[in-house]
Amino acid sequence: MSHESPDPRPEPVAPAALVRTDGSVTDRTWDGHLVPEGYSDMIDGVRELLDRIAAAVPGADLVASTTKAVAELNDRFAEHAVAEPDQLSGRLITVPGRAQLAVPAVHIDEIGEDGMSGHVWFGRHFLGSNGVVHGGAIPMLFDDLLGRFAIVGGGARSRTAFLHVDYRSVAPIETTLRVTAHVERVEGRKHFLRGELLDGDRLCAEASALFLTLKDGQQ
Ligand SMILES: CCCCCCCCCCCCCC(=O)SCCNC(=O)CCNC(=O)[C@H](O)C(C)(C)COP(=O)(O)OP(=O)(O)OC[C@H]1O[C@@H](n2cnc3c(N)ncnc32)[C@H](O)[C@@H]1OP(=O)(O)O
Repeated sequence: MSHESPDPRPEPVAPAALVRTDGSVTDRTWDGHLVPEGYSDMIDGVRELLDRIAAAVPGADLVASTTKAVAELNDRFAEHAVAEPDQLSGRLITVPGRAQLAVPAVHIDEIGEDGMSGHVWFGRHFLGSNGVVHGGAIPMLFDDLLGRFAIVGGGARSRTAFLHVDYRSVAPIETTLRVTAHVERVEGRKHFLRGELLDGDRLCAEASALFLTLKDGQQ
């Protein structure tokens, strides 16, 4: 019996923020490191692999060949390890999810001084159970999105002091969900932000967070 299921994975889209205002496309991290051609496609491919692995029951042949291929890739990547300030993962502000594989890939649709909106699609990698996004993946989404916005808005490094998430209704996987973030208020170093995750008009989760701009020399 064949189990042909439609592949709901959306086509990759170039994020709006990838294009600078002068129309050129950035290929560097925010602090100037050159990004190799195709890096973002590689990250997309690895994200898809995580979803495929989560969704599959592979045969012994595929398990063996994957184990071998992954071991070879681990060795090759180990040869290219760099210190944290030089790494690319997590530092590509223009790439959905910053090329940080733990973070779901948010595509920014609109961004302004006080808020942003975008969309996100959680694959099988982020499954909790019963077709619903893992409860831990949602704070990860908000921490990254709000934290990034605290930095974009404030222009300086900041850290999460608190992140409160209310789960209002289930967030389905393999569905395009809307996500918003906005600055509620700023009091000195303190940035109060709020975010929402929606399935259509249905509120799935909302977050309120405090980020503190770091003082000079603060880790
Ligand atoms: C272009 C570049 C773009 C880059 C984009 C990158 C995107 C990356 C996105 C990734 C993002 C990921 C981000 C991450 O995941 S960051 C990782 C997770 N967060 C942490 O590890 C933070 C750990 N905590 C700390 O380091 C310190 O406690 C901090 C730095 C937060 C504050 O210690 P600090 O010594 O600095 O401050 P203070 O204690 O004097 O307090 C100062 C004020 O704040 C108020 N306060 C403090 N805590 C709380 C609280 N819990 N609730 C309510 N209020 C609180 C406090 O009452 C006081 O108020 P006031 O008396 O002044 O009124």
